[in-house]
Amino acid sequence: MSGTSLDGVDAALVETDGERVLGLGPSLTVPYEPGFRQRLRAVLGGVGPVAEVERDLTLIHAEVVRCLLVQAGLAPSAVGLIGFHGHTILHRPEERRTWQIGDGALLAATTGIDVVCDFRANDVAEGGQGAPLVPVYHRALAAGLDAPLAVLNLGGVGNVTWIGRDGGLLAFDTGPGNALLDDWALAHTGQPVDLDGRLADSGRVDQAAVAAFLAHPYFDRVPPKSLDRDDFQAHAAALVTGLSAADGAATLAAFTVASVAAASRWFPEPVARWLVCGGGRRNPAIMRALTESLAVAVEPVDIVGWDGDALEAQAFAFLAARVKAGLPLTFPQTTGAPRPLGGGRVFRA
Ligand SMILES: Nc1ncnc2c1ncn2[C@@H]1O[C@H](COP(=O)(O)OP(=O)(O)OP(=O)(O)O)[C@@H](O)[C@H]1O
Ligand SMILES: CC(=O)N[C@H]1[C@@H]2OC[C@@H](O2)[C@@H](O)[C@@H]1O[C@H](C)C(=O)O
Repeated sequence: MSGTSLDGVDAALVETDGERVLGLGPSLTVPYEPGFRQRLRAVLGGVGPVAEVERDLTLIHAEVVRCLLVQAGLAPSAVGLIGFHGHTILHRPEERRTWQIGDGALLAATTGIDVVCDFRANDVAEGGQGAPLVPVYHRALAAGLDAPLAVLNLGGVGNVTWIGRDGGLLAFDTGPGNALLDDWALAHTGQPVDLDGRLADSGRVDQAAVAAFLAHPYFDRVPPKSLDRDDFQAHAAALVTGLSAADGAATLAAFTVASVAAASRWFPEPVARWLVCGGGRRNPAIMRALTESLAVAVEPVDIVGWDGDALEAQAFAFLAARVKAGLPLTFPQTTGAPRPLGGGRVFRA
């Protein structure tokens, strides 16, 4: 999995039939070199040397697979499938377009393992949002936990899965996750992340900007709904331009938190607990503000034994197994699909 924050590749080993999680193996995150991150950022929107970047991205994934197998002490022949999300460079479901770069044939040939890719295309072609896809995996992991429950992912973009008592789902993107804050940190400190939320913690939230941020029509749209990495960039930039580095970071973190709080109004039933995965759970400025704002327990998923860094990578292994088993990936309540839909393309090694 290469997520919208452009931080690197996450890989994980999972034993699954696509319905149950039978075992979890090791996982690994390999950060992109700054130079490759720049090249990847430059093709967002589907412009520039996409084919070259796609090839290199695929070869980087192949190397990460190799390292994961070494770590696990497994030969390629011991692995049934690779679920290869690729990297989203464009996502406009209202135009029935979504584009994840990643060459499934090349990854299969390089690793010697069958590959499933293109998880979002069929859903979008059928009028769904094409995202989020992870909710079915959240539900599989949450079997046995008290519900209703919300699982929040704070990656580049934020997304939530509401899981009801009977396993019913509602899922959608909440708003920005860390991407705006990362871009702000890079521009103002030269570092790609506001590490441990230190910059945000040292600033003051511009409450008027937060109120103006929430006036964006996305928050009134009935879910399911999804976002591209930079859908809020112009709206947010107009509200924080001119603020100091610290106040801008504090205010952008507050945008993330306010978006999550705004999401809960769509839940069919209130939840008593939020479990948070993704890199944003490491930002204390965000986690503290979420607890204050949601007024219920907000905890990292690690507290229930899940791996909050590997979860998305695990999800694409689970989804690949679903493709192989002919099970649906998306549902009316997760992407707005017209009916439960399959998807994915398989490349044999
Ligand atoms: N110690 C930390 N302090 C602050 N922020 C952190 C820390 N560690 C990670 N992050 C944030 O988490 C981000 C990475 O999160 P993650 O790996 O979940 O994103 P992703 O998988 O790329 O995104 P998506 O879920 O949108 O696909 C970083 O870009 C950074 O903003
Ligand atoms: C189009 C796309 O790549 N969307 C990502 C992005 O990053 C977070 C959020 O927006 C989520 O909807 C999705 O990723 C996760 C893995 C998902 O599909 O569940």
